Amino acid sequence: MTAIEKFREFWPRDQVFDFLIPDTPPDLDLTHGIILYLEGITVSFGGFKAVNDLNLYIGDGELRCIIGPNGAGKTTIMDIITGKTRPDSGSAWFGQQINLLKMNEPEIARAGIGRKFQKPTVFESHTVHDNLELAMVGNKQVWPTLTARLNTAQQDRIEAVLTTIGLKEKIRARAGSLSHGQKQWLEIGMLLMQRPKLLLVDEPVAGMTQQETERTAELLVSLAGTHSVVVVEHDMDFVRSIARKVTVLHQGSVLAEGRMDEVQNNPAVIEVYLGEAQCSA
Ligand SMILES: Nc1ncnc2c1ncn2[C@@H]1O[C@H](COP(=O)(O)OP(=O)(O)OP(=O)(O)O)[C@@H](O)[C@H]1O
Repeated sequence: MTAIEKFREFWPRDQVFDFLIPDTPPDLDLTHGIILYLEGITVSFGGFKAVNDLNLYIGDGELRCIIGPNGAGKTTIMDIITGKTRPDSGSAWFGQQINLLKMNEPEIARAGIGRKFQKPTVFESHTVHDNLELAMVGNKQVWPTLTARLNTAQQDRIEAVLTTIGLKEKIRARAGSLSHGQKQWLEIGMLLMQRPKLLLVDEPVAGMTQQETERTAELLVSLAGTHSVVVVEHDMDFVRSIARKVTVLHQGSVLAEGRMDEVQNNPAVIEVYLGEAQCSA
């Protein structure tokens, strides 16, 4: 009997070595048409429940707006989805198979969840093209990529994203020279370079001109279908212009959910949020 045969006899047949288990998550399984499941999520900060037994389901290809008064828990929910904050209880699944609560932030990003924060963070001294290139999947070593030649598929990808975000004319412009709105679109483009399936977008139109706001609405609507998009926004006119379904949060829970005209006429929503938001809009 060889040494390896002796070893096989000794080692249980159902034993799997850790190093043989792939560290990549399973493929995104959307067989039930739901891309994100948050169930029974509770998060406390020093005894205060910022998120309280929250249930939220986002459909594949959906564009969902989340609204609610300051402190309702909107940012905390985004933090849970992206792995920045761990809930005290509950479950968070990306499709049927990917358990977000077992993954860290980079793993969640690689699995296909992209987050756009309120403030744009582009590389100001680089061109629009180079910002998109730097964001491309696989470019782990940032600086050498700028001197390397891109293959045709990579160049086509950059062109396609430039068309989507409406910055084709600005390809050689320095990102620092762009308007606030254009920087926001560039950053959305940088997320798109990583081919996310779910995009989380935090207050995209804050500080934008009316024209930029309208263009942003068109952009986000165009991304839905091929992506699922969750937008947190206080600007009610903007939400009205893009939302198919709106979730209203209050004190860390879902207060109401439905079409904008439905939630707009919901007395509880008017009392805790919309009355105040409509007055200030
Ligand atoms: N790290 C933290 N430590 C303590 N309290 C926190 C922390 N993060 C959030 N909170 C509290 O949790 C509650 C929910 O905050 P969160 O930022 O999620 O609300 P929000 O709906 O995003 O508000 P806004 O619209 O003002 O951004 C708030 O009362 C906030 O003060």
